[in-house]
Amino acid sequence: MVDKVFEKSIIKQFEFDEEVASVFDDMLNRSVPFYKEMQRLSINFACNFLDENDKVYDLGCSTASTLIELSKHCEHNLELIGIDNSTAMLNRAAKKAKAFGVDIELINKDLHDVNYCDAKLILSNYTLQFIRPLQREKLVKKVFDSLKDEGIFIFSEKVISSNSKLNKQSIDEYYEFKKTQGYSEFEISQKREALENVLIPYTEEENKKMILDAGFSHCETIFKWVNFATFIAIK
Ligand SMILES: C[S@@+](CC[C@H](N)C(=O)[O-])C[C@H]1O[C@@H](n2cnc3c(N)ncnc32)[C@H](O)[C@@H]1O
Ligand SMILES: O=C(O)C(=O)C[C@]1(C(=O)O)C=C[C@@H](O)C=C1
Repeated sequence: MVDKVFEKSIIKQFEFDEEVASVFDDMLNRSVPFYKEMQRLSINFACNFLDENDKVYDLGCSTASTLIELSKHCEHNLELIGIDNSTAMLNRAAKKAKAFGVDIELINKDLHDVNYCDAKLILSNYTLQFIRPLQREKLVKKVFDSLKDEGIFIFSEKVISSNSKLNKQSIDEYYEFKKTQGYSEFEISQKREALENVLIPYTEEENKKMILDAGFSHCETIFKWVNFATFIAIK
């Protein structure tokens, strides 16, 4: 289904509710520049580190697109676990996983309330940005503690520039991208308002500092388009 969620005036802040979940794959593909390229790159990097029966978590898995793609492209059998606190998203994730014949354990919980263990890879694309800053560092530390030695954390985030002039230009560039995806200026402004103080982006440097402060030995950017970045961190 086509994303028309913000064609009407907003009556609440952005939520991953039934209306959003019903159009989410379209929303993501049209709202995150090079989403498919990012997903494929993340999977290619992940597959280089994975072995038979490794455990993989996706934090904020939404409709499980990434775990399904990982399963299709990785030569090894993997233990796949998707976590999300949106029932609407997980309902669709369960249907998609069944349709693709992919065995995924789906956990409907807040990311803070799950005990992750013995993971070789943890994914989290465009999710940390929705976690309150004070909780975010705590969650990343939990990710670090949950990974096996030399485990991998691959995550993607919307990012801001520390230079206000460049940040303004990045935002303008992003909204021009959205227009190329068929969103009207009204939809763009309504979504911006809905996301105010719900999606809280860090700079690229702040993300990397958060990762290194959690104990990771290495973190680098493997993909970036203006104000969206994908990072890989090694325990
Ligand atoms: C932008 S979507 C992630 C997209 C997904 N990773 C992908 O690449 O298709 C953010 C997801 O994180 C989930 N989420 C946000 N905060 C959460 C929390 N505290 N606990 C669990 N899930 C959360 C939302 O329900 C939503 O499905
Ligand atoms: O920042 C925006 O305007 C977006 O639409 C980005 C974003 C995201 O990065 O998660 C916001 C909400 C949806 O999950 C899809 C895309």
